[in-house]
Amino acid sequence: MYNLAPSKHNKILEVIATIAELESSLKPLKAQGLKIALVPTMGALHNGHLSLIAEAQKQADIVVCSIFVNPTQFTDPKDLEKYPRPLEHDIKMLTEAGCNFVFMPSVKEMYPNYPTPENWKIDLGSAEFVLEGEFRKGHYQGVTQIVFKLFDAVKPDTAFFGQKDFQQVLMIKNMVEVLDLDVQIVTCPIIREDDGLAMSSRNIHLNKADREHSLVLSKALFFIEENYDKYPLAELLTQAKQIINEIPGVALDYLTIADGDTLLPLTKKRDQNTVALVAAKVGETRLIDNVIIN
Ligand SMILES: Nc1ncnc2c1ncn2[C@@H]1O[C@H](COP(=O)(O)OP(=O)(O)OP(=O)(O)O)[C@@H](O)[C@H]1O
Ligand SMILES: CC(C)(CO)[C@@H](O)C(=O)[O-]
Ligand code: BAL
Repeated sequence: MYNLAPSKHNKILEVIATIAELESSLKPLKAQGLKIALVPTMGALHNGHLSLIAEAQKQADIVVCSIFVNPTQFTDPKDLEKYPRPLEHDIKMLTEAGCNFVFMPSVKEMYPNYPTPENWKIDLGSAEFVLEGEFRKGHYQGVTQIVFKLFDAVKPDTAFFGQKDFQQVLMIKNMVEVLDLDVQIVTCPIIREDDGLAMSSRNIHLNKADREHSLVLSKALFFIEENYDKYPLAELLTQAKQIINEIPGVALDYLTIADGDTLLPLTKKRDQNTVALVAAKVGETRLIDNVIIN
């Protein structure tokens, strides 16, 4: 049934809801020596997600996409409640993309005792507590908890994540190292709308005015990128923050030029491992974005 050309073989997506079913479907494929890729998502799929699927298809034989809105990583109950869940649309997109499996478990499947919290606390390093970790306390424990469970269920050779969630990739790589997991983490570039806005499932919440205002995030990041050699660090940040603060309805959480590993603000310019990251509320919707400077 399967051959070694992933995007060419079975076009019919298999929808799986339980870990047991997933394990029994993947077992014979693994026994044939086929390489398994996992693309974890929370659904409401867009071209950013599809770019991860496409890269996974290039690098592996079988692609499993998971769709699970993970409650333990949400720090705002309203955000969880209104998170988009267009399941039919997602299944259509994955079918058209030639994805092999979609794993869509229930909350009970992933957390049998939910809402009683499970024991999960790992050392993700000090970068856990800055930026997103500061504004969404406990977020990365929730992210790593579910990603660990997904790794355990799928046992993929490789797993694909987007650079849009820069800090998330760092945290997942730290988890892989700390727990000595046998999975390769691949980071894929940010896919943007034509006008620069980073694609994101939450963009769906933006009304017309918010959508226009949201452009200021990528605009500020591109300003930093383009003028990195021109101005001192403090001046770059002041000007980029001004670009954002001029726009009504945009409330900045942070804008920083940071070390790509510690995520601490640079005190001096250098020519490697530098990333500019931003988070802001646009209307009622919180968005993040980043640009790797060098
Ligand atoms: N624009 C994008 N380009 C590349 N990868 C992306 C993009 N948007 C999301 N991803 C990646 O897709 C994976 C699943 O993300 P997720 O389902 O949370 O979507 P999302 O668009 O980031 O949604 P949101 O941030 O609103 O929760 C993550 O690894 C994420 O980094
Ligand atoms: C990695 C992830 C699927 C874990 O829930 C989520 O944080 C996301 O979609 O980026
Ligand atoms: N894309 C990151 C998942 C989250 O914001 O919870």
